[in-house]
Amino acid sequence: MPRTLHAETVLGQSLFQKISNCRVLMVGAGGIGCELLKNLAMSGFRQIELVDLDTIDLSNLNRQFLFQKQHIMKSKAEVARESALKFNPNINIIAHHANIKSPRFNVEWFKSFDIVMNALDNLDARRHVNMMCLVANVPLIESGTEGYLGQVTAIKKDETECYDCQPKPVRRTYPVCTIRSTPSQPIHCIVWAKSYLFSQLFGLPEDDDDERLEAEMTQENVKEIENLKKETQALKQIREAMGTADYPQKVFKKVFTDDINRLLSMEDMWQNRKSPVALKYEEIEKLVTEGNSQLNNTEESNTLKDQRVWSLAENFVVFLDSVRRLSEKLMKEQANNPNASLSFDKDDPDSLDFVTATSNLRSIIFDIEPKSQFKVKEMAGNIIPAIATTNAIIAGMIVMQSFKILNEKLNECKTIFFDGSRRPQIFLSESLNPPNPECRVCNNTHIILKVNTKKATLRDFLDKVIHGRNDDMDIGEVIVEEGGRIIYDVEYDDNLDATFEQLQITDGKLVSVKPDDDIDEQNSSIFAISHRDFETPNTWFQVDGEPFAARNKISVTKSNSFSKQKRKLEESEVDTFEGLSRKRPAMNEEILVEDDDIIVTDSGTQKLIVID
Ligand SMILES: Nc1ncnc2c1ncn2[C@@H]1O[C@H](COP(=O)(O)OP(=O)(O)OP(=O)(O)O)[C@@H](O)[C@H]1O
Ligand SMILES: [Zn+2]
Repeated sequence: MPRTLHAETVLGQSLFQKISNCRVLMVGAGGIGCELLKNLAMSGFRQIELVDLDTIDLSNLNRQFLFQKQHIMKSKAEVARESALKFNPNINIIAHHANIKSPRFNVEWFKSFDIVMNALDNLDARRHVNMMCLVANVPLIESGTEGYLGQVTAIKKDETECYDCQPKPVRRTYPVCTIRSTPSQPIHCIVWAKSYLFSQLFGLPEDDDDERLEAEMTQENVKEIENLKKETQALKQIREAMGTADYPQKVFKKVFTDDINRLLSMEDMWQNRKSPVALKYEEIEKLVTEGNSQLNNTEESNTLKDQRVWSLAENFVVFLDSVRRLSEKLMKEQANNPNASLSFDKDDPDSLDFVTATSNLRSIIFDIEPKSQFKVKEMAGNIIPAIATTNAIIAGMIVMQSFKILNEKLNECKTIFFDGSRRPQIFLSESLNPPNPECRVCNNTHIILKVNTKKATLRDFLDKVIHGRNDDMDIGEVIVEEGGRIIYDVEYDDNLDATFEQLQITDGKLVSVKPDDDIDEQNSSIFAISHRDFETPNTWFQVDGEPFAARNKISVTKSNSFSKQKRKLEESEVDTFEGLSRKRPAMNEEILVEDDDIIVTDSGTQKLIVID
């Protein structure tokens, strides 16, 4: 009995045939990807390409079931392929151990697929695939999970919202004065330890804290900001003692005694708040010599050390020791490279010891509950435990959506929100929305530019492709950009005689051209570069599309068969993860800290400053 008989019977001959002929691209072979590849192999897909840049880690094995212990350090894409072929050896899977952003995955390669499925974990790669699918005009199924929460949606050029149609969430922010002077929650102390003290002691020396502080200045906090600047300067001087025996002690006394006493002298600050209590080095040292630290107790397993909250004496010992270890590490690196610096890594034991002990000592000063190292790791590393079942359910949903697309019933696709913790209603769905007329990504004109990148210059491109068109539309001055760099604008014409190749605009790259007067950035043309050695002499370009077509549109509002009415959500239901808008109940604040960088903002000025 053929393996696919069951799927064939359930899906019917017609759909099963479409599935067999469908060329599918899967991006990401992690938590969702492993489940998805198994589903594809079992439901009759026969032509699958998959891309993943990573290798298998021990921590993947609890949920990425295509991988086993003997596969650690091997390519995820290749091992996923081998394991999936065991489910169904009669299919064709091509695995690429590579970054999907690599130029070899150009628009023409994307065009060769009938459907693209994302199983990614980051905004940048998702945005890239979204853009490539828009340019190639291939339907994309987007997905994401976070703990018990999951989401799937379908994207099709000109018919639905694209990945970038809805604004992406900004990361959680904290006012600088809360972090530096008046913390009231464990996370404030963790952010201070990880993003401020760690980088001041071990980060780049030129890392300019003053600039950030100035950006946060308001009439009310002028004095405090000036004080904080002085505080940072004094710390910089202490840093010069790095490597000496009493360096850890000097740092301790500076940040846990002197700076706290300085804060205490600002009496106004503590009128309506509990005032901090400075730590006294000698007193705690005495506690340690009296044996108040369990940390050297060899009978206690590492796991227990991780999970219980350390005493004051224990945090003290770990603080001093981790400053010493990190200093040694930095100085060793600086011996080879004077510009070397360290950055916080939750998986580095020295960094994690430092952040745990530092944040706990600060918590004790401000009468905030200290946390175990396990919890600090979770909060500092923004870790939300992945749940295998959520990934499996979402991977199933992706395949269900693909059936609708293959049956040419895109209008039956939905955005599906899954919340495994909200029983009994674990699924919510919403009709797909039409493209957002304000979206800067999908409202652009997408064009494939076949070009002899070795011969054609930027001047040729501007003369022939941008200005030399026969549509009576003078586009005027333009700005040309590639990968975030400006290649040309009216005041920067140095590159005019350089070839595409010299400008590193090669096969697979995306070039954006926008009219100089286009303040809203809604009329850009995105050119996907495809190198060609044309046979006809002096032919260097072939343009597949009409540049600036969006300019000619009378109305940007598109009509289609999708519902334009979004169900209005309760405020507490709306939240976001990795850029997908979603509904869910309000979550614990600690979990909401997003991304490794913490942004500090002054709510009064709305300026955002990354202080990581
Ligand atoms: N630009 C990219 N190109 C190719 N693959 C990518 C790219 N960005 C991310 N990925 C892959 O997407 C997958 C996402 O899977 P998942 O979210 O389960 O992450 P993970 O790294 O396996 O797990 P965790 O982050 O929890 O350790 C990963 O395997 C990752 O390598
Ligand atoms: Zn869009």
